[in-house]
Amino acid sequence: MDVVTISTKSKTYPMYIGSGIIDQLPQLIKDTCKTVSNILVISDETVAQRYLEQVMVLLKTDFKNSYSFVIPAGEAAKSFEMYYQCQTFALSRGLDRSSLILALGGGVVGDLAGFVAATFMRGIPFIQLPTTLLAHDSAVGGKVAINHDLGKNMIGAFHQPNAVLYEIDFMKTLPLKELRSGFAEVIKHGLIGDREFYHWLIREVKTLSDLNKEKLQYAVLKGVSVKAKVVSEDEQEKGLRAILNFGHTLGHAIEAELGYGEITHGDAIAIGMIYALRLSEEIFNFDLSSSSIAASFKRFGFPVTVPQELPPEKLLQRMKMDKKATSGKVKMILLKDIGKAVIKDVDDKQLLLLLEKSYEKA
Ligand SMILES: NC(=O)c1ccc[n+]([C@@H]2O[C@H](COP(=O)([O-])OP(=O)(O)OC[C@H]3O[C@@H](n4cnc5c(N)ncnc54)[C@H](O)[C@@H]3O)[C@@H](O)[C@H]2O)c1
Ligand SMILES: O=C(O)C(=O)C[C@@H](O)[C@H](O)[C@H](O)COP(=O)(O)O
Ligand SMILES: [Zn+2]
Repeated sequence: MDVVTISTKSKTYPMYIGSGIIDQLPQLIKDTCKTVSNILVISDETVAQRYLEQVMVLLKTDFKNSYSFVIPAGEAAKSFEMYYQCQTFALSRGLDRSSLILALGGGVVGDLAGFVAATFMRGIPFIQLPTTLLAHDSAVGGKVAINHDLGKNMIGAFHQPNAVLYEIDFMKTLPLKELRSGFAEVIKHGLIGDREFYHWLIREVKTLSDLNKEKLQYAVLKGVSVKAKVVSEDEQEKGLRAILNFGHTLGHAIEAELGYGEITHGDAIAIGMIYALRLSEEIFNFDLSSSSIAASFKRFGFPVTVPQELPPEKLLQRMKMDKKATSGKVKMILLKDIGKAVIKDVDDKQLLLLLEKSYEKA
């Protein structure tokens, strides 16, 4: 088992990563939460079908007042409607300020349940139980949110979990498409903050099926380590933390413009990362091998060009509403080298020109 300590201004908490560790959940709750009056497990229907009973059985002995609420699977559930339903369930079951929420699922469950926890009676503790590869990213760092039609994660908070318990065995049932989505964030962590790890990925993971249990655990550990370092320096994205948004300015615009759930988060940011790499080459007059990186993305099955049906002007409009933008001025995360990300204001004209070229086959 690997243990990563996440230290932020507001909270320091442990993340346990390993195979066959879910049984440690009751002890982890006792170790990281004070008095727990009752527990609400929030999960989605696909994850619940596979793992909810196992979790509820684990809670039965020590936490008699444990309830579960199951949301539909998929991005569309990060909505006002589901948020309201979770809050209503919590209130109707008598949750109080000593209650605990467990988020059992991927990034959708984690973001939604975390936002419910952040706002229920002005904030109660929660623990992340990630079940997707992508959630190595979403379960750490305390960004919790729901979507708005006008933009991804627009309504949210910073609310750190009390702990993260990452049961690697849960990923056995993850569909390939979802593994790929999570792998995009793994690659992102290498590209922005750990050159050696990025090269390890390229060397050791030729196809997604190379991600056996050991490599998966190593990739999660290295990815999380990059994120933990950034978040410990800048919990609330006053500056540095924005580098974790590499690929997201365009990626989020694509997700929102296509309609939430039409493309996975990872596929969308893969397109966004290739775009940001090309922009970096243009702006810094540097060769970052964006073409060979795009070719390797394609081998994993990632899309690398913008979907034809999305007009560039609409995407630019969405990018101007990105949370990093100030007065409509777009801030992009660019690379000066592999492993070295920077934050830069970029003119609309340059963004649009490159967008127009991003529909071509890469
Ligand atoms: N808060 C953050 O810092 C942060 C970071 C990255 C991404 N995100 C957010 O995370 C979300 C994406 O997360 P995701 O990719 O985990 O999506 P997800 O939670 O929708 O999970 C993807 C799909 O896989 C299914 N699934 C989950 N675990 C499974 C398992 N073990 N076996 C079989 N099926 C399983 C789910 O039911 C769902 O259909 C996006 O909303 C994104 O914005 C947040
Ligand atoms: O933790 C962060 O900070 C990130 O930017 C991680 C991203 O991978 C993640 O998708 C996050 O939800 C994006 O945040 P947002 O502030 O751009 O909505
Ligand atoms: Zn992301």
